[in-house]
Amino acid sequence: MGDGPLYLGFDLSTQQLKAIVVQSDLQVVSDAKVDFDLDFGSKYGIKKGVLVNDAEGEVFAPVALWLEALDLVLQRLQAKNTPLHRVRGVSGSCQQHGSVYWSREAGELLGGLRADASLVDQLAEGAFSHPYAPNWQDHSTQAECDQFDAKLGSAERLAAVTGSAAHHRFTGTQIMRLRRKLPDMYAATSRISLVSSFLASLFIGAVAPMDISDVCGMNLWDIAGNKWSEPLLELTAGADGVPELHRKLGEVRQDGGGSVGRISSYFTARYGFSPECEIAPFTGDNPATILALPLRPLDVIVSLGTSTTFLMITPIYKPDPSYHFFNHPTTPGHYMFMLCYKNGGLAREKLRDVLPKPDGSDAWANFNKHALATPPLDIQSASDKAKLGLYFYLPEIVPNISAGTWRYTCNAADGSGLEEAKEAWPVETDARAIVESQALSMRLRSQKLVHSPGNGLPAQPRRIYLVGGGSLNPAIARVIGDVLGGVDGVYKLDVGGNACALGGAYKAVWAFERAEGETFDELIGKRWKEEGAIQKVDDGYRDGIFQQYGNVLGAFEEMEERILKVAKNT
Ligand SMILES: Nc1ncnc2c1ncn2[C@@H]1O[C@H](COP(=O)(O)OP(=O)(O)O)[C@@H](O)[C@H]1O
Ligand SMILES: O=C(CO)[C@@H](O)[C@H](O)COP(=O)(O)O
Repeated sequence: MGDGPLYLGFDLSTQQLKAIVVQSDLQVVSDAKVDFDLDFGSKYGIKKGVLVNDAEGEVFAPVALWLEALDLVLQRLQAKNTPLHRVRGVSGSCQQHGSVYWSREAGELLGGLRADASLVDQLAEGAFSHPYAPNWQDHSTQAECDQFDAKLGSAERLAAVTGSAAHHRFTGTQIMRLRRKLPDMYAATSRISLVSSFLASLFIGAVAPMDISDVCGMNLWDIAGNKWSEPLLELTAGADGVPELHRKLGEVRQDGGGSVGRISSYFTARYGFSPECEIAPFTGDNPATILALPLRPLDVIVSLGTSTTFLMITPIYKPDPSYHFFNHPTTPGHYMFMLCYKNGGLAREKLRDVLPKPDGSDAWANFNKHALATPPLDIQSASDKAKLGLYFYLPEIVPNISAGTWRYTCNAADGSGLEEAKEAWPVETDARAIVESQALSMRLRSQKLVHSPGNGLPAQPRRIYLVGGGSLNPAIARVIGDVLGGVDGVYKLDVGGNACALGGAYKAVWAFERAEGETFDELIGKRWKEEGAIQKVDDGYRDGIFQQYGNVLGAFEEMEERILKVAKNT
């Protein structure tokens, strides 16, 4: 190993805290992770990283758990002899929308951290006005969402201003509800951080500003106006509460690069970081994912983590209530388009676990066997109807449908004759149908953003990159390629499960090594080598099969609309 500067990227997601260290040439030199359930499950009583209060639809994570996880992941990096003294810059990515509530003592406690005691021992008791951070899976805020959608006139208008219609998990609705439910806690809060600015705060020993991309996950930031939306702050905090809420949120950092501060002496003394090491703004896990490789327009990332997300970049701001627009995390004037599904990895796992357990060590073997053995839409012969399903074990985001499972059939040629299936089909068929259903939803909602890649081909993505835990699964890759196409193929990142941490590390490289005016894409584009970074896992577009799915896209939309009428989240 040489002696050049290193860059450390974090990913504080739902179920894990991951860390990855890269060199200036982007080569990975070390990584480590903490798995919340495995490492701290019994201590905090969490499952899949979170606690739930079903009666109110609340989902939340203990902030103390994250403090412990940060010390542990750094110990694990040390145990691997990672030369932390060479780390010049740190950045990272964190689950979006979650909020952390700092007490009035927070500034002093953060600034005075001693190296002879842990973060949890020094901060958990006194630094927070609320011990929990609402999680993105929370669905307790329908009443607040209705008011957000109404405030500017319509959901369309709210999406035009903030990039998204009102969503349960978006931080504005969460703050509004907590202010009503826990007024004393709200009054005792000096600052509110997103999970990304919370983690950056620990590193600089002071409350860090929010990031220009992650702030778009709040329903409070006026994207075109580049400022907090006064009417939405007023809705959240009441007419008299706007200045107070403004103070709690702080100013938003405009530059995705550069430094928000030097590393706190806690980390230099305890882990051997250099006192010269600087912290770049941390961002959301989805914005960081688009930084894990040089992404071009028409390229798509499908992130198969706990949530499933579909990401594209575009210079054109075209918001709509059914999806999200965020500021690009590094490039002003560019945007990230996102679809987010709650019923991603955990829903697929539920279905997998209904199937008989496979003999070998691959828990997904049976699921994959059936997903691949079932033909598209389970059309075995010309007279067969196409099978479509929705598998929502949790209330879904898009469409806003409550938990439930629905199975429909329609004519394969044109989607006509849509009706509820007369009887449930075998669970083996569900293995393919759930992945098809997730991919059909992405195809339906992204069709306006793609165009023909040329040669008379139908509109579709150019490349599809798979990241997140599920990117390891070849059957899922195949079905995604069948439904979404991808004329240049489907690829997985070699560090598939670590993509957002890697995006965080690349962000730190750019933040501290950029020349005057050099964009992220210019810098990373020069250093990134495709070989060793990605692997082609499927051909993507298949003439005929792609059209088969196109034939039923209208029926899929109609199925969602019918179900929405009877099972809308309330
Ligand atoms: N071989 C596999 N096939 C399908 N899904 C997988 C596979 N391995 C892991 N997963 C899924 O990946 C999910 C975790 O993804 P990851 O990106 O690590 O999570 P996080 O959302 O915490 O960032 C798990 O819920 C699991 O269902
Ligand atoms: O809510 C969203 C995006 O809007 C989620 O994508 C979260 O950002 C959590 O992601 P993972 O834990 O699945 O990585």
